[in-house]
Amino acid sequence: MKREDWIRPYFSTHTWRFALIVFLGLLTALCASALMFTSGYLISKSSLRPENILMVYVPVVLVRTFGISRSVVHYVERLVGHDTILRILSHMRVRLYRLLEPQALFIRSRFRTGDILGMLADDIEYLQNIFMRTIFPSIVALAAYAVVIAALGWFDPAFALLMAFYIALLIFVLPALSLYVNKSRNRQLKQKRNQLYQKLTDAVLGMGDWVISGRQATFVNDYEREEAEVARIERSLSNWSKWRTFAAQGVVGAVVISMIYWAAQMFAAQAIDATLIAAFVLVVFPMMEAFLPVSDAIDKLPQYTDSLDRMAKVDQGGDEGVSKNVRKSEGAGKKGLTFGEQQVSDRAERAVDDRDSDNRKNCGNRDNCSNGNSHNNHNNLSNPDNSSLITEDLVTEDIVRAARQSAHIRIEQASYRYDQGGEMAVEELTLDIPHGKKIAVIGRSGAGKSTLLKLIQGALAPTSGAVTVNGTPAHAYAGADRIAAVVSVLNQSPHLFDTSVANNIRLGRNSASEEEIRQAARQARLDGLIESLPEGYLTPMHEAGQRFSGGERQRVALARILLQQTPVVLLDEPTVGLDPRTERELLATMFDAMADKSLIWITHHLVGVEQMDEVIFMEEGRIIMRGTHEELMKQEARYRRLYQLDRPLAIQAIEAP
Ligand SMILES: Nc1ncnc2c1ncn2[C@@H]1O[C@H](COP(=O)(O)OP(=O)(O)OP(=O)(O)O)[C@@H](O)[C@H]1O
Repeated sequence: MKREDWIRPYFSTHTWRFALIVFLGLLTALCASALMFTSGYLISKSSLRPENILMVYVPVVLVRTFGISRSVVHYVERLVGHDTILRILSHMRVRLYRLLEPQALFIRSRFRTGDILGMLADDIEYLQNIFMRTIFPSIVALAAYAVVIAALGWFDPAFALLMAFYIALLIFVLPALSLYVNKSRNRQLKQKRNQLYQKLTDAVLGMGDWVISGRQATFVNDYEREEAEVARIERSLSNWSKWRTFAAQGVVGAVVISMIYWAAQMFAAQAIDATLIAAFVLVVFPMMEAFLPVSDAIDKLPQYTDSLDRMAKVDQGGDEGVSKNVRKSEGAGKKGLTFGEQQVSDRAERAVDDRDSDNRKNCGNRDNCSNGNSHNNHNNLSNPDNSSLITEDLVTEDIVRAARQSAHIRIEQASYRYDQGGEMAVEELTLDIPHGKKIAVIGRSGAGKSTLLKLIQGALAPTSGAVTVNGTPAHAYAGADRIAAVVSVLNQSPHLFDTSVANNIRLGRNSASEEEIRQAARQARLDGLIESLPEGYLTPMHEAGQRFSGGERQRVALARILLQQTPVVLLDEPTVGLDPRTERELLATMFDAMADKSLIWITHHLVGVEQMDEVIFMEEGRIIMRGTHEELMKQEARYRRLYQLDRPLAIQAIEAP
């Protein structure tokens, strides 16, 4: 996506509103000028003896009319402006969320928390300012420029030229100079602020470790030094802004003096009445108000560019999704849905709107994306667009319905590399996982286990080879946003949301009845604990979350998954950090509750692998040992050793003859 795509589409979707805002802005400036003009005339006329009362009475009425209309028009302009901008802003936030959400699996490796906070807080705000502080004021200033010069030209073309020169200083020369002087400072300021966000979030996430290492002071000093640097840039910008204001006011002074001189000359030449001298001079002030903000508006351009660049990086690829998204501008949020419903609704909308761009994004940073369909399961497409178009159409309702009943996963010669030209994270992997089969995947850190899970989940498309569910590529399910119907994941630290225990379980299936939630909790052997809580299933999680142990939290997540009713469950080291007894109990519950499902279980421990149909051992992206537990115990000395090492001493002692 190009950076302009965060701005340009809104021009076509809000053309009339934008035109209305500019028109009202210009009308406000004209009403203010007319107010000053009639006031100047009225004051002068009242000081002389008017020929008749109407000569004063009419200007009095006009002063009131312009005074009131200026305020009313200005108010309406603000109203329409803010309404439009808030609509755009809300759409931008939803859009950013939708771009980030499909990348949730990679979010930690691709973005820093500070970057995401910066994008959500600062960047979107800057984009909002592009319209409010830069585009609208600049267009109004240009329109006012044309009106002023045309009006003065009607009286005196030579003087109109002089005024054109003065105003050009304000709306062209000073902004250009300011942009030139401040360009690097503004950019630096934005980047330093982003760095501060990153540093702060990093420090907050690692606060415990800072304290343990006794180096809080180092961090605080470091942070304060960078903060002082930001303050220094802000000061230099503010100093420049003072000088610029001084210069601009100097130009305004020159305009006023020129206007007095010209009006006096016009009066001397009897071209205008004496009462119009003050009128012409006073009109300068409101008109200048339309021209003065331009410098400040243009000054901010480097900050916008930086924000646009960062937002554009979120979604490289998939540019046509943008205009589609914008057309749905008032999409999310207005339906007043509950938490769960909103998520489901968002997913459904996104499934329709964003799948092109999401698919393309999944493929975007790869050297090529593998694609398969029922005719050609090993088709490597170097063109990601083709990939998304073909895969998207593959996943029909019938296919998903069939996969929910029975999912046969086939991994055929699948390889994947994250970076072009880099090492393969998994290489020529072949696995057959018919419905109900249970596999344990073991291997050292970096062996490629998580990559394998991401391939099965369809979050990654293989660089070569194929990963299919019932013959359809897994990433096609993910691209069509239907993978959650087939595959669920239980990882090391599932997040418990700050809502009731029941809602946390309900996350598995929004439409689940209370009885189904209870049933899932029973299967996860959690019912006794929940019923002992003060408000049972309605107990808020922020309280219960603290009360729940690691094993119990995993059981909540297990209940969620049971509710999700997927035929395939990926277990990504769900027992890490639990004591051996809790680990065994949790594994027993899991295997019992998921007896009819396919399980792909990543584990560093060999405890419980006896219950698996196949154990595979990965190293450097390849499978180096595979078989049932019994086979490996018989044939592989290394496996035997690892198994013995991994068994708690107490169990070994009991088993010893
Ligand atoms: N997002 C990424 N970008 C680039 N390389 C990656 C990324 N994720 C993983 N890798 C690399 O791919 C290889 C396999 O990583 P993977 O996470 O699949 O291993 P793993 O066996 O799951 O490790 P662990 O047990 O530590 O989670 C590693 O060399 C890793 O550095």
